[in-house]
Amino acid sequence: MRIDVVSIFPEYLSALDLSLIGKAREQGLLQLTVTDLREFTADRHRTVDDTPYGGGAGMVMKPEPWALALDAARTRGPAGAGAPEQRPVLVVPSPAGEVFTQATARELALREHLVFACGRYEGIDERVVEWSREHFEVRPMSLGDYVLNGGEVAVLAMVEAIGRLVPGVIGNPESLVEESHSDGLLEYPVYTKPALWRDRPVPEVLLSGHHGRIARWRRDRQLQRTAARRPDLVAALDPAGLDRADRDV
Ligand SMILES: Nc1nc2cc(Br)ccc2s1
Repeated sequence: MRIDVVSIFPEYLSALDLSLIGKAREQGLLQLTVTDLREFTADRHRTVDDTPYGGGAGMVMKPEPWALALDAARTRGPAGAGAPEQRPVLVVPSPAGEVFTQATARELALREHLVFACGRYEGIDERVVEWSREHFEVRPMSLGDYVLNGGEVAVLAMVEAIGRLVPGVIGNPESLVEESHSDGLLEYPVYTKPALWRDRPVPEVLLSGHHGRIARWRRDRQLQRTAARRPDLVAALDPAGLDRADRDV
């Protein structure tokens, strides 16, 4: 998978040099490039913003630097190399976007080329989104109903959520199976040594070695936790995925 990120604060994305994603880049599992939008300006002040038409507070990001930066990113990727398979996906972090979920991460982890456009100020001139549709699948994307100062933090979260699903990035793919949202439920609580810690014991069943009982206990905890913290996820569950014991929780 190829990932391109465009930002006026490229150093914000240096966290992607570390840990799992950094290692995947070294191994060639992910090709990731971060580009400074200001490289695509033409004036001596390297201007990327201007006042909004129609008035209002703040500044809007100018369209031309973005068009040049996105064209450069597109032609850097597999599609740009003449491979007609897939159009690259342009992810535009925005409070006005679709909500990014684990299902979105799974979907985007299957794509060949992702380009992330980190907006700042009051956002990017809307004509960039319209212009981009010719060569990209454009996906305005939100992490939730709150406003950040820019798209960089959202991109860090999305690249990690997507990158870890790319085959080979996580050492043990088994660990992807029972994590939160992998089956529509929140994950069960986990424990490790010591068995007794500050007068708090580990639940007895986890020490029993009885795998059937342990699996049932974990599933019950998932259902209870999800019902308590995320009733919206319970409402969205497919009843066909619940067995009789699930319904008794
Ligand atoms: N939740 C989010 N807030 C913002 C703000 C800006 Br400015 C750019 C992108 C995003 S995504």
